[in-house]
Amino acid sequence: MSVTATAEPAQGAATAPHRVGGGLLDPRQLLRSTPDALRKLDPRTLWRNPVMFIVEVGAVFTTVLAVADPSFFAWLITVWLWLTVVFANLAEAVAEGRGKAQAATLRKAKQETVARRLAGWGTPDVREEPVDAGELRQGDVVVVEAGQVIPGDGDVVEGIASVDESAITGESAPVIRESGGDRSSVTGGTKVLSDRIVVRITQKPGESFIDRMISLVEGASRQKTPNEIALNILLAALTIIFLLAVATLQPMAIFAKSYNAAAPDSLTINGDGVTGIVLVSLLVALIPTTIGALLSAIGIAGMDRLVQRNVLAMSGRAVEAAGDVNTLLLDKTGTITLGNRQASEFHPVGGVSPADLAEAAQLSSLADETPEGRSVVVLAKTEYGLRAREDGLIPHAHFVPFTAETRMSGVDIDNRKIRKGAASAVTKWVTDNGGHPTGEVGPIVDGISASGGTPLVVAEQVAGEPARALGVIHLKDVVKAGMRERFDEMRRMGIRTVMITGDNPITAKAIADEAGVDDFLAEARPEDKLALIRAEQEGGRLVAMTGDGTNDAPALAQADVGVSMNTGTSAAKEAGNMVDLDSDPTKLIEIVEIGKQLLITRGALTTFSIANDVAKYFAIIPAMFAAVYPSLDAMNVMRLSSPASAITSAVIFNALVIVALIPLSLRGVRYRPASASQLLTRNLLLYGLGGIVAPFVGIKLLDLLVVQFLPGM
Ligand SMILES: Nc1ncnc2c1ncn2[C@@H]1O[C@H](COP(=O)(O)OP(=O)(O)OP(=O)(O)O)[C@@H](O)[C@H]1O
Ligand SMILES: [K+]
Ligand SMILES: [Mg+2]
Repeated sequence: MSVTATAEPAQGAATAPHRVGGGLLDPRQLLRSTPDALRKLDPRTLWRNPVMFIVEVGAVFTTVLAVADPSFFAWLITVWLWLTVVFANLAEAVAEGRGKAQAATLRKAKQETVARRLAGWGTPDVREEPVDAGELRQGDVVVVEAGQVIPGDGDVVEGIASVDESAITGESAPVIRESGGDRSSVTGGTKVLSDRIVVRITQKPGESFIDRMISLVEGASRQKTPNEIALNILLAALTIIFLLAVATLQPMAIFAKSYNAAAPDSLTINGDGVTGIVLVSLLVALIPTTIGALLSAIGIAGMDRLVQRNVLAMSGRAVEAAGDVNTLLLDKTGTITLGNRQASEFHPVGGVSPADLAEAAQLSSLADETPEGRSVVVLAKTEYGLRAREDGLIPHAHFVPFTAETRMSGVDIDNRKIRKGAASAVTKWVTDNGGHPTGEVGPIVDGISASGGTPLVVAEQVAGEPARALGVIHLKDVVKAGMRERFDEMRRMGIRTVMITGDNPITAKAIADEAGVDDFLAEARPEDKLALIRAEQEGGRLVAMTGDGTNDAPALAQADVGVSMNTGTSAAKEAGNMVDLDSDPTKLIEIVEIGKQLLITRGALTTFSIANDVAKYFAIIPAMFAAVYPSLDAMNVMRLSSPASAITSAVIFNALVIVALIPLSLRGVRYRPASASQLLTRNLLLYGLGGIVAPFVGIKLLDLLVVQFLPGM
């Protein structure tokens, strides 16, 4: 993999609106989480963390020994062994605790509301009936007006409104929700600020978005990822190896004594038999307790960092996958461009008057609830003074809605059919209905496309006559600022960006060039997106994509990382494994960075933990056995005061290093694009070498303190 990063403590992360105090490790936070940490001592919970479970078993064992044969040393070690387990639990509890405040805010949004259900929606006699929000079923249709709380999750089927979503996003600026387009989904518990919308409920009772958010930020639904399980197995294996190594020490000591009767019993301290306690201490010092203690907190903190950026990850696995993504698929409209494709001009052809084209275009758009359709109606009205007619006013009108599959929309009125849509689709419709495409259309379409605009060809057929093109509508769109820089950054991370669009290849190329993506796929239908993702995955690559439309749902489900926009349709939100509450498609870039940061943090702390244990080996063993095996004295570089002090210092250091690393595991090491070898060198230097040096310094200092302040060591 060419993608990498430098590892360094991160700077202050973006603070989320809900967060109380962005402080990294407030001592009060430790105190507040202590009860949870103590609850986690329950072996039924702790066994899931094999390394810490062994430490707990060891602590129980030394407690029994200390009770049976009390000594200051025995109790000192016992207390610090218990503290080791508590500190590990504390790391996890603090990580979990950070979501609690947000969960409390969300619960407040979950107030009971009365819904205004519309019985018989879609029929001439619609009746409004009040029901409890809790009684709403999937498919129910409700009306919500300014000042009212939306009673459940759903899609807007009629109208447009500004909505206050601060309850879930923490963002106070109102957002627009409208029917038809890709901004149609609304969340129960948010509030309509202006106008009136009709919403079709999509949520199952008791499974609201807010409910899912609560369990997510509380970590209630967190499952270990396959990577975490694998690492846990590795740590457990290391633990067993050390367990066996330590168990053989005692026979060795006896063996040595039988040869050298003068040797003092190394495992006796101040005349007390403390063999058991020494062996447990040694074991705990040598097994990978640091990473064992912090592993879970690192995972939770990764999810939490996403929440802080208003991204809800439905699985930890998705967060990890984000760190390894190779290909990024981005929609054109609304992701790379501002997405407000507005009709800006009518270009008539074949002697049709501009007003006639505008009239036909407007007629075909009266029931077109997409933003594009509405903008056509508006343009016809402002430029040609055409009245926007209610569809009820046109008798016998049969509207053909837009679909991504047909790439057309239109209307049939009596003996007249009007269609508008992608040039290729409408041209085909014209030929299929006996017409001949005119040579005038092509250059106009290409001209609009080359400028990055979307051309919509308008055509009509009057019964008995061949179909003919009337002209072209120019839909304008603008590439968002700063896109090129972001894609350059992705390239440095080794990620290929591919833009996907339903638009024609010329428009696609114009926008792709302007935005600076690596590749593009034009005239893509939903199944083409899916096929593209499958092809990438078959090549062994991990694919991330953002999407908002219902037609994106299959692709979102297939992608390794599928980020759906909170504004998008409910189907899209169901299909993906992440939801971006800010509906900012470029957020994917941050998501990838957070994923990488998670993987790097875990790698760095695993390196540190194992290096640490190796160093402890050299610190303790010579001190303990110097008397039995005088030859070991050459290795006794640390010159610790006494075996008792060496062991005590090692156990205390081992426990304190966990607390010291809680802040780093919560905020993660900083991610910065860099080459693979740079990253490896840096990480080995910082966390490998650091991990070796730290125990020598730490244990030596503790040894001096122990001898100074604790009597008889
Ligand atoms: N309301 C509409 N009526 C008729 N044709 C439309 C309408 N909206 C879009 N089209 C045509 O259908 C094509 C596909 O649009 P669609 O919205 O499916 O694209 P997409 O897959 O969402 O990709 P993107 O929107 O990112 O370009 C457009 O390029 C346009 O030519
Ligand atoms: K250890
Ligand atoms: Mg679209």
